[in-house]
Amino acid sequence: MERQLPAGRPPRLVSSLGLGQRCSEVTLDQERGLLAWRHPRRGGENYFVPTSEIIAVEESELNKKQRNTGKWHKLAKPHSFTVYYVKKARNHRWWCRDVTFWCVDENLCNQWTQALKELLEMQKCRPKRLLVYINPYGGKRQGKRIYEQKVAPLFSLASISTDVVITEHANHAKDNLFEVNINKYDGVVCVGGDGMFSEVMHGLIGRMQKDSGIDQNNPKAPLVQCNIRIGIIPAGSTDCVCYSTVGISDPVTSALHIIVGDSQPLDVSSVHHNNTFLKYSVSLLGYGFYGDILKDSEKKRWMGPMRYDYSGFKTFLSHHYYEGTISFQPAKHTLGSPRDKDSCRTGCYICKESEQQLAEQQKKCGLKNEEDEEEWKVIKGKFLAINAVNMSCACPRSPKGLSPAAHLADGSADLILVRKCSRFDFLRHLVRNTNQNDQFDFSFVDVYRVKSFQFTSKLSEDNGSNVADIGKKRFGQFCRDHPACCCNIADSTWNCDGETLDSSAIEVRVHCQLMKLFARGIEENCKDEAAYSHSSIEHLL
Ligand SMILES: Nc1ncnc2c1ncn2[C@@H]1O[C@H](COP(=O)(O)OP(=O)(O)OP(=O)(O)O)[C@@H](O)[C@H]1O
Ligand SMILES: CCCCCCCCCCCCC/C=C/[C@@H](O)[C@H](CO)NC(=O)CCCCC
Ligand SMILES: [Ca+2]
Repeated sequence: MERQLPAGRPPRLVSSLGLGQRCSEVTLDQERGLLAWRHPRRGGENYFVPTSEIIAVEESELNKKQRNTGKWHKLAKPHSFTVYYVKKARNHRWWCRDVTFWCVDENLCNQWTQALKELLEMQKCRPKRLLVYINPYGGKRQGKRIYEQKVAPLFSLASISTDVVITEHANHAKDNLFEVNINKYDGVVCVGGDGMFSEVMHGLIGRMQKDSGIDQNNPKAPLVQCNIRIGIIPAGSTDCVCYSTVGISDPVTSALHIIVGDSQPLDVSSVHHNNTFLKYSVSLLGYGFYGDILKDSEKKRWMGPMRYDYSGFKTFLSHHYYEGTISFQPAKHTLGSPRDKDSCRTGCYICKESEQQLAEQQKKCGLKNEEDEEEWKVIKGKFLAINAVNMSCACPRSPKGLSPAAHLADGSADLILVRKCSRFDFLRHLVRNTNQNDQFDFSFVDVYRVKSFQFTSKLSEDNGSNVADIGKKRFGQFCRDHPACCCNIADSTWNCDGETLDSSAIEVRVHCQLMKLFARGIEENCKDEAAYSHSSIEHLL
């Protein structure tokens, strides 16, 4: 990208600067925004750092060891500056690294620091002021320590000022977001798991609708996009949203994505029952297997992240299936399909296409909703699991996710129907969620890409409208006449991003790119990055 440089600024700075005890040719391509140097040792390794991935630049002092051993110690007092930058390691992990350059000429040193600082000032997407919510009880209860030890020092290095709230109860962050002066901030950060992220998302989206006079209870209401970005510092039990949008759940990596001002739009599903708003979902809406795991695991919160393994095993053994009707509208607008071999990656063209379509639709209709006459498909059956995912739902337990080809921002969800089958077959499907094999390649598994869906359990159909109460009363009553048949006269529970819903009959609509995260999606693997670096250096040198 060509940059607009201040008048009189040369497009490129090239100097021979001290690095350790030797000299290195250091280049700053100010037009392209690239800092490059060759390490005088380490086999003359070349370093290329885009200025968009520089965290900070500081005038510095050489440490004692450097001062006493350098050949220049006989010379005049050296001047030095330190560049803190993003170092990309394996598995999408980012580190903060630093390099200190020195020279004897004070003016040259100032010229370098000033040029680098000006380039940083030009990064307009970087946040300057953040509102941080920490859940001290999420995951292994390490949220506060993780923030103080790993994240706060990086924010301070990057000159980001913060207001920090340590939550005292569930919904503290959500309620607070309805009251604060949100315009003061360039973003909101949550330290915790998917539940904590969900709270912050509900606070921000809810606040946005309230301020715009939109009634969230109307399932057809066109929702107003939320432009204030959310950053997730993972400190929960599953951390699925962080893992699926960054490629790793690591607090330092996420802090660095926030600092460099990344932006990743995200689809959000709204969930309603009888014209009443229930919740928003970004990762998993799961009925049957994942609903039952959640319901059981909530009683075992004291076990921490292990609760999911315990309840997962128990739920698998119980092997309950549920009867119901699912109707959905296929997502015809998207270019992809759930059986694609390619996954959503940084700069994904399928998500970009959806973004363009959204912009055109907003230009045409403004805030009005387009009449949606598209066909509905109806499927009745007996299901072990109904999973609707807005993103892959990759997490450490399932590194490629429940739907590996799902997109973060294409305006659709993948609806996965696992029909009644034997325990052994279900286990084969579950195991494939954790390895490289295709989890959809079974006769009892169907997957559809949808833009909206509705579900009613057989129980709620049989009992008319007052389903929730009946379902609640009868939960846990299983077929006593046939103990081995696993049929279930009660409803399951919907797992909505790790929280239970009170109603089994729901109506769901995907809102394309309703919100944004401080992330950039999962980057292609390092081999491609190396190729990119080498081609850019060819241009530079
Ligand atoms: N101070 C608090 N005390 C009790 N509960 C809280 C507090 N702050 C937040 N919560 C609630 O705790 C719930 C779970 O938190 P969180 O998502 O951080 O951890 P987790 O459930 O272990 O992880 P995951 O959601 O990734 O499985 C959230 O739904 C949030 O509403
Ligand atoms: C015999 C045991 C079989 C084990 C099956 C392994 C397959 C693992 C797939 C994991 C998919 C996670 C999807 C993400 C859901 C999150 O929105 C939610 C909130 O954090 N987490 C859970 O509901 C927690 C869900 C945890 C499930 C184990
Ligand atoms: Ca999607």
